[in-house]
Amino acid sequence: MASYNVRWGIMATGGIATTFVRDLLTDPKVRGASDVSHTIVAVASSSSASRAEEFIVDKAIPRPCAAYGSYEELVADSSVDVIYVATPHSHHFQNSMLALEAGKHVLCEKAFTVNAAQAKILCETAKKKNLFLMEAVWTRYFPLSVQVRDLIKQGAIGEVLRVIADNSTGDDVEKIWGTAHRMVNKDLAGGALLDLGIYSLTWVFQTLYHTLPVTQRKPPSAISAHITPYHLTGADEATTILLSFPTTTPSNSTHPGESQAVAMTHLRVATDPGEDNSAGPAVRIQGTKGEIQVDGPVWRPERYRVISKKTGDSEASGIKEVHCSFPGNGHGMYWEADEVARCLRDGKLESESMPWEESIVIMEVMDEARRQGGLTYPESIESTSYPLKL
Ligand SMILES: NC(=O)C1=CN([C@@H]2O[C@H](COP(=O)(O)OP(=O)(O)OC[C@H]3O[C@@H](n4cnc5c(N)ncnc54)[C@H](OP(=O)(O)O)[C@@H]3O)[C@@H](O)[C@H]2O)C=CC1
Ligand SMILES: O=C1OC[C@@H](O)[C@H](O)[C@H]1O
Repeated sequence: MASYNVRWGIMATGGIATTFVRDLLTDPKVRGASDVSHTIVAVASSSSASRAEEFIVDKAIPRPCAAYGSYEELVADSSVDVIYVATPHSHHFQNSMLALEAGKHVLCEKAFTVNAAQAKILCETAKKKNLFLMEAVWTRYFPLSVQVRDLIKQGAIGEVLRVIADNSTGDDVEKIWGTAHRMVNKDLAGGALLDLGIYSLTWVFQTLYHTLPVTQRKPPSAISAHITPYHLTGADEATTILLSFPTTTPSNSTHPGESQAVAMTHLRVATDPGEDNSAGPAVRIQGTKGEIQVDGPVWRPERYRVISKKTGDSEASGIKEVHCSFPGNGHGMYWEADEVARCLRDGKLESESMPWEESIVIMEVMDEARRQGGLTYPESIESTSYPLKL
């Protein structure tokens, strides 16, 4: 049977666009996907058409592939099915709206938008226009993430009562990021939370929230956050969020009916200051019957352990370690691209693994963390007006 082919338009030519395109160009068969395939039909750069052309040549994208010097031209191309939005956070709302209004499906990089209000408008627009829309939280589509979620759903570690997730890089911040880079630049909605903390929240949500049936998922009942601003720009260099989730504990249970989580991110200290997880796991998912530990980095983990609780004096606790590979030497972004293809093939507007509602709840958590920590961005990039020239 012929595979379902998706025709991609790439919006922006920066770092992640490069990584995504490499994965799109990897033969799907190496990862055992014979039902879908990908073609890159157009690339746009907001700088110039020659920059887009240079990107096509440099990444060896097969011809024909159009090179555009504006995002407007890209979304007007009738040969494009879906736009991959690979611009800074500040621009996600305007760029995704541009694509949706032009009738294109959208895969938009994380963090979805600057705030939840913008995310809601994107989802409403996609629904109204009958278009697919997804936040590109690629980690959710790794076989490792799917396995961990399945283990939790099967009850392998009992009821999950606490999750601790850290995504911290330990950078020499002034030297590496300065003031202009998108990591710390408030004009580009920079900062640790939106760029890196989103992964800590991803692990909290995909283990404590997403593993429940849709009708039983409840947003956190309490959020407490602390933010440390970067002295040169005011963007956050460190954010820690404590969350409480109501659980669906059966009435005969002795448990409190609440699960707790800690989501952390820091630019100056590292999850793993040494090598090979010398500091221990980046994610601990703690249940009544044991624990799952995921080694970092949390955005691209390769290894996890399932540790069953020691029940008696004579019994040893069981530890099972699992390694997950990236076929074809890929980065791992192809799994989310395959998901987009399958959703388009099946006429779905959203992905079950990263539903709109969950993206919005996570944005609401980040809004609340920023409110408590006093972190605001310039009015224009927090705005829900469209179109707006940024
Ligand atoms: N999933 C993942 O693993 C990763 C995701 N990301 C996410 O991808 C997005 C982009 O990050 P990354 O690729 O590292 O960023 P880069 O700075 O490398 O690239 C961003 C690109 O966006 C375009 N752009 C449009 N307007 C602006 C503007 N005002 N300022 C700067 N760039 C602009 C530019 O492309 P052009 O000139 O061609 O239009 C630029 O090259 C972010 O949302 C980030 O969080 C980033 C890294 C990893
Ligand atoms: O999404 C990301 O994952 C990898 C990090 O290096 C990067 O800063 C971030 O944007």
